[in-house]
Amino acid sequence: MNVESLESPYKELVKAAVEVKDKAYCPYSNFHVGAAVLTSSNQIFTGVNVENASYGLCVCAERVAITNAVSQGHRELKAMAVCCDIKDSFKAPCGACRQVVAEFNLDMDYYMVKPDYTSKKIKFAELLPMAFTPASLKEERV
Ligand SMILES: O=c1ccn([C@H]2C[C@H](O)[C@@H](CO)O2)c(=O)[nH]1
Ligand SMILES: [Zn+2]
Repeated sequence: MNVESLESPYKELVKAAVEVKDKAYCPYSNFHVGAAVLTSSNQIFTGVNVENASYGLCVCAERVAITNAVSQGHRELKAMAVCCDIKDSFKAPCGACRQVVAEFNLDMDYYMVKPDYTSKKIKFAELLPMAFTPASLKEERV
């Protein structure tokens, strides 16, 4: 999908993901990722991947964007757009980020975005079948 064919605020969401990507702190991988999350109040919060010399501490852009939104009081997240450096294919998030998205909204619209601003939208639940969510903890136990 071409970015100009998208309606607001999804157009702005996709653009935000592409543009914030340049702020990634990724001296070890040189793999830039930008994420933008859309709240139910149509506000956009962004994030980038932030790496560390202690490699295991690297944090993905998706989790930084969600953490930004939540820490500003926004827990209802309805869509997300993520862009990385890969030129010719749409990339889906890592397993850790899938679980963090599922904590807030398994039904969200997820836009995978290429650096040329083209995007592909999927329903997030497709990426995490049989998810373990907050509802799981409310089910009857032995
Ligand atoms: O979906 C992804 C996959 C990877 N990364 C980051 C983590 C690390 O900094 C770099 C290479 O894995 O890209 C993300 O931010 N999001
Ligand atoms: Zn991740």
